[in-house]
Amino acid sequence: MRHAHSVQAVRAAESELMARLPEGALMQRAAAGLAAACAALLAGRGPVPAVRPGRGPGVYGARVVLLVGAGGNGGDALYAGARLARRGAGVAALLLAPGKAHRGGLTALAAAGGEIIETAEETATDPAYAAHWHHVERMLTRADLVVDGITGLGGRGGLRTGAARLAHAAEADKVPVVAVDLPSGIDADTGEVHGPAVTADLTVTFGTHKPGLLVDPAREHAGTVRLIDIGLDLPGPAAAEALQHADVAALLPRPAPESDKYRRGVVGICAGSARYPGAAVLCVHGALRTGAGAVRYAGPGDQAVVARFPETLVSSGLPSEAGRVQAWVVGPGLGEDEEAGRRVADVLAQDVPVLVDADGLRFLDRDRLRARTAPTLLTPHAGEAARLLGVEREHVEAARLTSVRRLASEYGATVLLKGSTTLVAAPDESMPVRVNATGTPWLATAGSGDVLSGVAGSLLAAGLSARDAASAGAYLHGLAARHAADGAPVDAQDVAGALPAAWRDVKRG
Ligand SMILES: NC(=O)C1=CN([C@@H]2O[C@H](COP(=O)(O)OP(=O)(O)OC[C@H]3O[C@@H](n4cnc5c(N)ncnc54)[C@H](O)[C@@H]3O)[C@@H](O)[C@H]2O)[C@@H](O)CC1
Ligand SMILES: Nc1ncnc2c1ncn2[C@@H]1O[C@H](COP(=O)(O)OP(=O)(O)O)[C@@H](O)[C@H]1O
Ligand SMILES: [K+]
Repeated sequence: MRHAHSVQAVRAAESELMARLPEGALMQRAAAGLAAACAALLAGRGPVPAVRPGRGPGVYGARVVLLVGAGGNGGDALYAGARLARRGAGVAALLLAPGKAHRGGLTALAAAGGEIIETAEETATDPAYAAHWHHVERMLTRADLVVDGITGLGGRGGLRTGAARLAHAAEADKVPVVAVDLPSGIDADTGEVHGPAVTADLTVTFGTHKPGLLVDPAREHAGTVRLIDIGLDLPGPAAAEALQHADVAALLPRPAPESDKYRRGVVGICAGSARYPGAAVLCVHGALRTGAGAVRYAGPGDQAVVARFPETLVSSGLPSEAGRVQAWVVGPGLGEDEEAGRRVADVLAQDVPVLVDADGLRFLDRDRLRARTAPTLLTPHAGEAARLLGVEREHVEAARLTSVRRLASEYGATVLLKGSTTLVAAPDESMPVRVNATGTPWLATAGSGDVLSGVAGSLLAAGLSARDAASAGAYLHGLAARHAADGAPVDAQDVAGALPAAWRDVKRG
């Protein structure tokens, strides 16, 4: 499991540890890890090539530029820069807040032979400094590596004009950028980005991940993330967490020798309509490939479903008349008419776990949902989430973590928010939000969400909690898309077809 903690939790753990260590020891640990990651990148062992024509791999002779802000983040960059300078790199530090730059770090860099260049933020728009800014921009475009130490945990809002200009100079020329702790300009706690922000190739983060390193849009700024252990003890619950193979393998059901189809879990599916019969087929496909003992289908797509999947138990009446199930999925392709609404209400009236997706989300009554005793799982994409919250879609996309938490709390349900990073929030706010990292943009294809609801519904029927079914389901679904795509486009049926490969992959570890 990867854990991400809030700024407040990291700060508390830092002060607790600092009280027991000699002054500056923690920053030295951070700087040592940062310098080692920079050295590996310069040696050609990083996520991006950092060897320019005419220079061999390694630290010796490399040109490194540090962007240094007002706080401890700049301190880390300066101490790491000193370490690189001692190994023969040409290191220059651009101080954006010269009066506030970390004193000890400056002394260390100067002693190691590094160059210190005052480049005060407030001179960025002063014509008297135009030549200076031009000069430092050129330095950046010629560097082998740029280290972003502008802001870390104390950063507020986006980059200011001068910092944004420097970051842009490096990025425009494809100079590798290593962010210290987090890319400056992102919001560490929410993954939101309010203004210009550094886009790094590698982020070296200390002690724990931060939610912003896992959640879009900030995540896109972080590049590859490397976690450095600096000895922090973070006792409280994480703000966010990401499952990995071993976690999912432990959650996936495995039939016991005595299992029969009922014990493995029967999932009911109420999806599809005369207009969208395909949604029914895709949802059933997802459920069958995720280990349900049996699938009962109830709805107008019964003939299409049984033609494709003869093992399905089909009926065309109301879901409550279809027979016993351990969980229901309702909504994909159901349509918007009265009949669809009647089916959703019929499913939600049953005292078993229910997953509501797509069109089903049109018919939710908050109070009735909150009154349900069996778990409810809602699986909206950003547009559907926006409608449920009464905000614009762009707002949900910009504030995914806040939005999914708000939905879970307002509807008293577990919520899986789909998209570039899939998030799962439980109504209990003390539970970390789960972030799924297995997806691929190839999943953004019609019908792949229908497959996901079948997958998660099947896991609900097998007895997983709504939170586990949603997060393990999203994990398998994303991984299946990767297996199916392998660099090329996929359709939703390919994703369903690759579920067994994803399952085996997870179980192999
Ligand atoms: N406290 C410690 O012992 C450790 C701290 N570490 C580093 O220290 C960082 C935290 O240090 P700080 O608390 O000093 O925080 P920052 O380094 O983020 O600096 C905060 C300061 O930057 C300025 N600032 C805020 N937003 C800005 C913006 N948008 N543009 C320009 N300037 C802005 C403000 O003056 C603020 O006081 C961590 O992220 C980590 O890199 C590590 O060395 C590990 C140990
Ligand atoms: N950019 C993206 N990167 C990764 N996954 C994505 C991206 N966009 C969409 N997805 C995933 O693709 C699936 C699409 O589901 P959905 O929007 O319900 O589509 P549909 O209704 O056509 O089935 C979801 O699992 C979602 O998380
Ligand atoms: K930074």
